[in-house]
Amino acid sequence: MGATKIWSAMEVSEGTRKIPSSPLTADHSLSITHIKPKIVALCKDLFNQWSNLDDSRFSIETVSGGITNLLLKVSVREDDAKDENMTVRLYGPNTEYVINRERELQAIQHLSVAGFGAKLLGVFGNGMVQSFIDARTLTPSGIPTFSLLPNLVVLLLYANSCHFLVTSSTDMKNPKLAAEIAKQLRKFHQVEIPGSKEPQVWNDVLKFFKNASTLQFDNGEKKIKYETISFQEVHDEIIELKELTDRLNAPVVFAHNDLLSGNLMLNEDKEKLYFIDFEYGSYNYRGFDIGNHFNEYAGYDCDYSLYPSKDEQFHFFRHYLDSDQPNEVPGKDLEALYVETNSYMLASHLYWALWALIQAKMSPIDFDYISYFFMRYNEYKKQKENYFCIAKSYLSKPELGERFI
Ligand SMILES: Nc1ncnc2c1ncn2[C@@H]1O[C@H](COP(=O)(O)OP(=O)(O)OP(=O)(O)O)[C@@H](O)[C@H]1O
Repeated sequence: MGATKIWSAMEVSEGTRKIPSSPLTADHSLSITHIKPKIVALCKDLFNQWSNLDDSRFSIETVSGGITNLLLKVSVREDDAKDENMTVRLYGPNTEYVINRERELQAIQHLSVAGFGAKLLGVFGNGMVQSFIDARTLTPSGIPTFSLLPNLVVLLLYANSCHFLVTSSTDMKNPKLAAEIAKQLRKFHQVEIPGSKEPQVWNDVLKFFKNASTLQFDNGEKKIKYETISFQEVHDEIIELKELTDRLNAPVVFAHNDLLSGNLMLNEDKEKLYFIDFEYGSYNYRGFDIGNHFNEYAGYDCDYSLYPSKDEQFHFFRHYLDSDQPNEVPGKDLEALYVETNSYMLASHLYWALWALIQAKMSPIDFDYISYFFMRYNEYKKQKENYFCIAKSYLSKPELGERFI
């Protein structure tokens, strides 16, 4: 799929603001020195006001190599000597196998108008330009973050403050942050994105399954590990879980689908939490988004012992369901959301496990994606019995009546 095709086929706008577009591309694999002239040319093509600016007014640094993309920070010194900062995102090669760029762009435009994420400034052949968010990225649970604190003042403020943003850490499990994430997630779920409202998780899982189960590997070690996977077993698991979750009749919302700590940013001064990176956003089951977020408590080391306890989950649910009166949320609503979230949490393991197999073949990034498949799939198998049991017992309650038949 050529990204250029997407941009030329779509009229890109944010509210009433038309977004500039350029057919130019920049090669993701170039060094920062070699990529700079391409990025400068791109910015000049996109933004007329800079077309005659000397190249020396542009400075470029890498923000993140990301697992998926290359993200650059571009600063432009305009005549008034004030820097204009933005990010340039270059899509990683082959990411179209797991990301629907058209869907992403459609979502960004509407989410940005609703106040979520960075502003969309421009689109080009293989990426996009967005506003630079001046904030810190949250960290997964369990990472001691005191070393990340800019100074001791934050700590002292923490002792006296009841503001959620002045916290001892950027740990997303921190109760004040968890409450704010829950509140913002509810608002995110209320944004209307035009187009099909069909929940995507099973479409995506089955599409990933089809691709993941027919891969060919030349590399010895990858091939050996890949051939130990029983795709019949994986398929049976998908069908069994789909049948169970279908019975929950879970609400469908526009979901972020990848709410890990790296996609949450916090500006303490402005007391603002940002959700970023809508690459995987789609209409989906509400419980999938929440369960997927809880899985991310495990962090980059996949330490699933950090998965939130029932009390921690209830704290999150209270703020999700009613951020004004979290303590008034009825127990039955908490129980229902607990069942929904933890059933779809299992689906999140299957989704990312299969995603990883496709990445193992398609991604140029040197990461052991096959081991990641096993980590997610084994965790699925470990948790399955318990949460199937909880869901089945919940579904068998007579007071639920017709709804769950
Ligand atoms: N608009 C922005 N302004 C400032 N920093 C940003 C912005 N967007 C992303 N970042 C920073 O870059 C990091 C990576 O961004 P992002 O998750 O969007 O990239 P990615 O390539 O999709 O990464 P991954 O595939 O690992 O999720 C974020 O964790 C955040 O720290």
